[in-house]
Amino acid sequence: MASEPMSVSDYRTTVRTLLGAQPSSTRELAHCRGLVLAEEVIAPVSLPPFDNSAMDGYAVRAVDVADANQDNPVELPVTTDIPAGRTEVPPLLPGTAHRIMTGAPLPPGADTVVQVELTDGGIERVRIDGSAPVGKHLRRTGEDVIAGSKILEPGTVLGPAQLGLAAAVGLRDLPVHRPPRVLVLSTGSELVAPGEPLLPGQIYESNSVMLASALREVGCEVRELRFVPDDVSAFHATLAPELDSVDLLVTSGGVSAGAFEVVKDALSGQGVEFTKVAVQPGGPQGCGRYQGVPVVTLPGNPVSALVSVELFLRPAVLGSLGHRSVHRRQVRARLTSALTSPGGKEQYRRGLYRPRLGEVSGEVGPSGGPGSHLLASFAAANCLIAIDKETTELAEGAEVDVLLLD
Ligand SMILES: Nc1nc2c(c(=O)[nH]1)N[C@H]1C(S)=C(S)[C@@H](COP(=O)(O)OP(=O)(O)OC[C@H]3O[C@@H](n4cnc5c(N)ncnc54)[C@H](O)[C@@H]3O)O[C@H]1N2
Ligand code: MOO
Repeated sequence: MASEPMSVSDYRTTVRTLLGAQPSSTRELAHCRGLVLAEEVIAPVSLPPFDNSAMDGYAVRAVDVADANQDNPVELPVTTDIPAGRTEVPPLLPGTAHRIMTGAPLPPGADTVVQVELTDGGIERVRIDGSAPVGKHLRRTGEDVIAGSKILEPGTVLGPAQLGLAAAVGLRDLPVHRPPRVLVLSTGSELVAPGEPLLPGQIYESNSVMLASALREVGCEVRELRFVPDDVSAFHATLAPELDSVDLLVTSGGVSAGAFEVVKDALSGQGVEFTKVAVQPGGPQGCGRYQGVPVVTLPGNPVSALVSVELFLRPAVLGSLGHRSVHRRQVRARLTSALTSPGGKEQYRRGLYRPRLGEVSGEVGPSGGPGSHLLASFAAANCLIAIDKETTELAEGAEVDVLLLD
């Protein structure tokens, strides 16, 4: 007798557990964008590393310019220029000024900067038309980061600001979770490469580019092998040389109840369990380890395959890469038209969500029907409408959960 189908949530946990955690390795900053930090980062230097000027102007002592104003300017001799990058800076003597540029080190003895706009811009002597309190236009050592402090937490997704910060404290590389190397293998003797002529009974192969891009979007390094025929020995022969160099094998097709289910036939009893999940689309699933390599076998129907990635693979990959947030943003929305669902299984309808200005929930309508072959209406959708397994009918205006895909 057939066993009870598994719940979406249990199967999601099964796939997540299978993938485990990607090992960490150090990568140059230029190759870290979008990756997740595997360890905390401690700042080797302070930021700023030295007291410096925030303005182009004159470094002075505040007491020397305390009474300066337009009617009563103060004139000081200029001893030297301090451009940004000057490493040896002579001290400032009382009653003198150093011409200083933005980012240049503050000379010892100076305690403030008068911006050039408040002066005549003099080179040998400068006329100062305004006062500046102690600390004006100064950027103090460690104001941003103190050497030895933690600047980035493990689990941080590395974007422009985080990479800039790592470079600013002098780091060349960072410890990150290594992207998984994924082999996407699409099976089916009916499949033909896009661009080639089609014979009756053949269709264009579309799952590999679709699945590979979905997996690349979440940070996988993907290689595709298309057109593996519905033949078990051809399947094994294709796979054998690949297994050493992959962290995850994702197949499409050949997992349901037909007479020629190549993936099921090749991997059953070899560490891969084939399961029914109480969901539509995406019911027939399989996962496990084949010769030590994690395997996730997706159903061949294009919509089923992509919805399966959304529900199971995407969160598992993001989790294995150390992301703290692994789920799509979920919102509540009102249905713009009535919907039915088979009941007994969760249903994920492709939908079009429109936020409503100034309101917490937006509105959503189905994009096409529930069929697992309806790829065009998926391509026109921006969300999945989640319908629980108890619900069979939803009236127009009913509130539903919506997973936003963009
Ligand atoms: N008797 C039953 N038949 C089916 C059941 C069932 O429970 N009992 N489940 C149905 C469901 S639900 C799904 S989903 C599919 C899954 O089938 P398979 O994973 O075995 O996939 P295939 O039969 O190989 O293909 C299904 C469909 O998708 C097309 N396909 C496959 N690969 C690609 C590709 N790379 N690019 C484009 N299109 C592809 C294929 O031509 C078929 O039309 O099984 C149902 N049947
Ligand atoms: O479960 Mo299938 O994925 O409905 O087409």
